Amino acid sequence: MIDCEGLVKIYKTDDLEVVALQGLNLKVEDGELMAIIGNSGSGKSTLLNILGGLDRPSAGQVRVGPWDLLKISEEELVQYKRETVGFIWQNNARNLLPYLSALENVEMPMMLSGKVDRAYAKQLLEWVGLKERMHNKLHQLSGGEQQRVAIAISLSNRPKLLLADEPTGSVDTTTSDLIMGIFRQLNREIGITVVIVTHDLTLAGKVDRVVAIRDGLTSTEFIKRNPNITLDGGEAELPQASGLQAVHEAYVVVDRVGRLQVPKEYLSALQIKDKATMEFDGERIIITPPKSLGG
Ligand SMILES: Nc1ncnc2c1ncn2[C@@H]1O[C@H](COP(=O)(O)OP(=O)(O)OP(=O)(O)O)[C@@H](O)[C@H]1O
Repeated sequence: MIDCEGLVKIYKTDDLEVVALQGLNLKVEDGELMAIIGNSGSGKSTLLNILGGLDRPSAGQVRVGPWDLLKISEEELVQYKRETVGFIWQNNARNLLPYLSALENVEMPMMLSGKVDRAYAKQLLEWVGLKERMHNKLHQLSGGEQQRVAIAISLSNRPKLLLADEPTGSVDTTTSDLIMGIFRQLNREIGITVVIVTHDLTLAGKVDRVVAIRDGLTSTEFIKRNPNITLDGGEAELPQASGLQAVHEAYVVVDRVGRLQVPKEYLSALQIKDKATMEFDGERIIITPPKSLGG
């Protein structure tokens, strides 16, 4: 579904250049439910905005299904956004219309694209658990319920890819579990590919694969050891301290030409700056600080 290779994004502001993505590689399979984590400023939103067609890449390859997002024309980009992606932000609910009902809010974007499908709008609200509340005005719903209306809206164009940027950032744990449950159900039942950007390791721990971004590059991949274990709401929570390692195996990402990113804390612990020695003992590759040349 998604194939990024050597993806670069440079923001130019006046005489300053910020390299937000510096040759990022990422593959996401059709029908996958996965998360992207990373510190603030690591490039997560930049990546999601490019995948959502809201921002243009500077260089590299980025494909979503049949679309080449580097070469895509403006007209095709409009079509791509309309047909392929659904977007959910942390504060999506802010864009909803308070004086309309939940159902009318879901029908609104359908109306704008010229095709209102009331049965589907109702089905969407049922999927997000708001069957009984669909005729309530938006201001009569709680923040978490409004966020669920926003999820229903993001699916109104029947997207193949759902991009969620901190979707549970402003809701409580119960609602967060509920939203994660909705993503999983949608993923299983309609096969939609879901990519979630989050700071929340508990949330990330509930998907099969997590990709960590560091300084605009994919650095570590976490793959669930036993994909049959699902951590739905209500089941044991992941211990925050052990983070993803509790259920996931961590792998360092090696790119096509053999480069990998060594965590800064490892380098500083060994006082490795611009050079290191590397040995292969037949089983392991060992990186050590350079031996003093002074003799
Ligand atoms: N429109 C912009 N103009 C200039 N620089 C930008 C712009 N958007 C993002 N950046 C810079 O690009 C880098 C990556 O930002 P991005 O928002 O993608 O990070 P993030 O991982 O999503 O962070 P957060 O978790 O805080 O949202 C940062 O250094 C940021 O300052």
